[in-house]
Amino acid sequence: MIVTVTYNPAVDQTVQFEQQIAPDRVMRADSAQFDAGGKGINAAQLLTAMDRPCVATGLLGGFTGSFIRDTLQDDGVETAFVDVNGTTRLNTTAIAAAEEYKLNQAGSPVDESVVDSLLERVRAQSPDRVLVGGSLPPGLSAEAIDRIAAGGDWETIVDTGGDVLRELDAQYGLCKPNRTELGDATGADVSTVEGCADAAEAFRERGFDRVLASLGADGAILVGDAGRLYAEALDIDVVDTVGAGDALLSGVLSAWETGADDETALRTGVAVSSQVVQRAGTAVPDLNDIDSLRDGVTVRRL
Ligand SMILES: Nc1ncnc2c1ncn2[C@@H]1O[C@H](COP(=O)(O)OP(=O)(O)O)[C@@H](O)[C@H]1O
Ligand SMILES: O=P(O)(O)OC[C@H]1O[C@](O)(COP(=O)(O)O)[C@@H](O)[C@@H]1O
Repeated sequence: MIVTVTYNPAVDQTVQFEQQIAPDRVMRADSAQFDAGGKGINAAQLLTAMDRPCVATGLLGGFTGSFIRDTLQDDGVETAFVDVNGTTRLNTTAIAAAEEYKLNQAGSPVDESVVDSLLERVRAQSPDRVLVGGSLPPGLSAEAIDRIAAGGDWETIVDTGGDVLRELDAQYGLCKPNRTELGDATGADVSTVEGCADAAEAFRERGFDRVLASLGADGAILVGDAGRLYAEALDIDVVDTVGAGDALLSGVLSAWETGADDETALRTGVAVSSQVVQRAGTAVPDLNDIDSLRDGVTVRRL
C-alpha cells in the first residue's frame, strides 16, 4: 500500500474569467470552486478512486485544514494527518481567456519536530511505497524529505522542485519533475523530448532509480533500467493543468501497485492526467474507463 506525505497542503481555489485579467479594475469571475489540494493529497484522492490501498498524511491546520479533512472524508480517503497551529494555505488558479495563472502561497511556518511526528504516522502504516509530494513550508529543508526516505524499508517517490529537488541526498525509487523543474535541477537543454530524456537519464545518478518527467502537451517520459520510454499526450480539450502532474504520477503508481511494467504504468499515467486536465481544478474525475483510455496512449522507446 501507498502512504502519501504532503508537508504543505493547500485548498485549491479555481476561478474562471471569460475576459483577460487586467490591472486597476474589478474582475468578476464566471465560476469558482474549492478543492482539497497539495501533491500527495491529490495523489491519495486519485489512488483511492482507482481502488488502490492508500493513506494520506501530512500537516493540516486552521479552517482550510478542516476543509481538506472533510473533503477527504467525503471522498473515502483514509487519512493520518498531524495537526499544526498555522493555517493551511490557499492556492489560486485563475483561468482567463485561455491563459492560466497559478498563484501559490508559501504556507505557514512549521517546527522541524513535525518530521518526527510524520515519520511515526508513516511507520504505523507499514507501507511498500511512500510518496512525498509538493513544496515545503517555511521551517523545513530537503532533510525533511530525506528523513522520510531513509526512515523505513519502503520505496520513496518524490515530487518536488526548485532548490529542494537539487538538495535531496537519500536514495529514491522515483522523482517526477515537470519540464521546468527538470531543466532547473540539471541545467540541461530541455527544449526537445530527446534533451529531456538525456537530462532525466543524467539526473538518475543523483539518487533516483527512475525519473518520470512530465512534459505538458508533449506527454511524458519514464527513464529507468528498462530504458527510455516516451508517451505522447492525448489530443484533448484542456480546461486547466492544475493537478496534471499529480494525476500522471498517480496513474503510474496505481499501475505499479498491480505489478504492471513501466510501459503500462506510463500509459496509465497519461490516461489519468488526460482526464484531470479536462476538468477545472483538482476535483477527482471519472476514472471508470481508464483502461480503455490507456489503450489509446502510444509509447515508444527513445
Ligand atoms: N495541454 C495538454 N494536452 C494534453 N495533455 C496534457 C496537457 N497538459 C498536460 N497534459 C497531461 O498531463 C501530464 C502532466 O502535465 P504537466 O503540465 O507536465 O505536469 P505538472 O502539473 O507537474 O506541471 C502530461 O504528461 C500530459 O499527459
Ligand atoms: O506544493 P506546491 O509546489 O506549491 O504545489 C501545490 C499545488 O500543486 C498541486 O498539487 C497541483 O500540482 P500539479 O499541477 O503539479 O499536479 C495543487 O493541488 C497545489 O495547489
